[in-house]
Amino acid sequence: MPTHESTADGTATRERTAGETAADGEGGPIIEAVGLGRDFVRSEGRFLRRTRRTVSAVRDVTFTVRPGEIVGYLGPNGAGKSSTMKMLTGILTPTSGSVRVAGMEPSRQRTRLAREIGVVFGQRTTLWWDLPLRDSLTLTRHLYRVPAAVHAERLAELTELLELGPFLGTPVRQLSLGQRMRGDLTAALLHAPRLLVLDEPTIGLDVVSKSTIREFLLRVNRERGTTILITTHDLGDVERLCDRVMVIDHGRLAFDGGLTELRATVPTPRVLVVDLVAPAPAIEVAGATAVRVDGPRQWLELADNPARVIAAVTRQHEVADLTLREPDIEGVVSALYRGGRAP
Ligand SMILES: Nc1ncnc2c1ncn2[C@@H]1O[C@H](COP(=O)(O)OP(=O)(O)OP(=O)(O)O)[C@@H](O)[C@H]1O
Repeated sequence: MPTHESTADGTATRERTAGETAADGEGGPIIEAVGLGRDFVRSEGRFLRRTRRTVSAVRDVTFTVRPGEIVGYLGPNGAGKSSTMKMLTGILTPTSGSVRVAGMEPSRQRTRLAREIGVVFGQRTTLWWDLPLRDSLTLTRHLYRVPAAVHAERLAELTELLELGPFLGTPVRQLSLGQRMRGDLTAALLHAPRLLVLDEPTIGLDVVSKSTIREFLLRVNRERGTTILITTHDLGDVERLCDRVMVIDHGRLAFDGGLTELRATVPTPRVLVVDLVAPAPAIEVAGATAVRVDGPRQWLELADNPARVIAAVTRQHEVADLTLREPDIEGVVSALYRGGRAP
């Protein structure tokens, strides 16, 4: 028996058919990957010496994403992020394991799945290059068969949130990168998908545009309950947005957990920044190593309790100011990439 259900904003209904499971947003995971793998066969060499080599872009990756989560999918270049995203959205078929998204098998139910997910690739646009942004957004209404009144209401809301008004009439080719990205996000959300898959959505943007997009995504997640899976090399995105990160390296999942856990996985020392009243040689105290000296300012990597180190420093030196810096996520992630697989 097909069942009816509402979309996130309760404005449309649809039928669930055979092939979709119940584990698609009603308490179950919205993404479920089990032993997922993808190999590519590459031809190498020339003419008669041509050989075929199999490259495993993704190997035995298992994870679930629950509705309402914002998950960062990180990894160095060539780690397998895009290949995974392509399998989740049905562009690529897995060569091993399985994946279900919103209860569907992406490569076999791609058209149907498209109604449940929104996809944005930072380096490409889904908008029509020569058309004014408004016309592109109207065309997506027809693609997803969104009723005109519902579409108009959503477009008005997104136009306000993303401040699209001044350039709705501008051809997409004339938009700045930040404006185009706001247009792409609108196009991806007009059909009120339950899952938003973002591949580098802030690439090349200035700090203000990045911040606008991050705050917007947080709002979409909070207010509509939209699940977000995001790949990014910008760790500012991760710190601002993600409850959880997955790190992929050489095709394998190297880490899956919260940011605090990620910091603990790769021990990166905290740093005490000491401003002395006057320049001095590197400070020598037990439990800390001076790693940088710049005039009166020194950076001490802590191996011991900061309170003990601070007490020792203030006993030996005249201190103008002290700041304790937690390891930034950038340092942690690059240590994780350098060190290969996490425990
Ligand atoms: N169509 C393809 N044919 C052959 N090899 C491929 C193909 N697509 C990806 N690969 C290989 O699979 C591996 C993973 O690539 P993928 O694009 O998934 O990495 P990525 O993590 O997205 O990298 P980046 O951060 O640079 O975008 C790489 O070694 C890549 O060369």
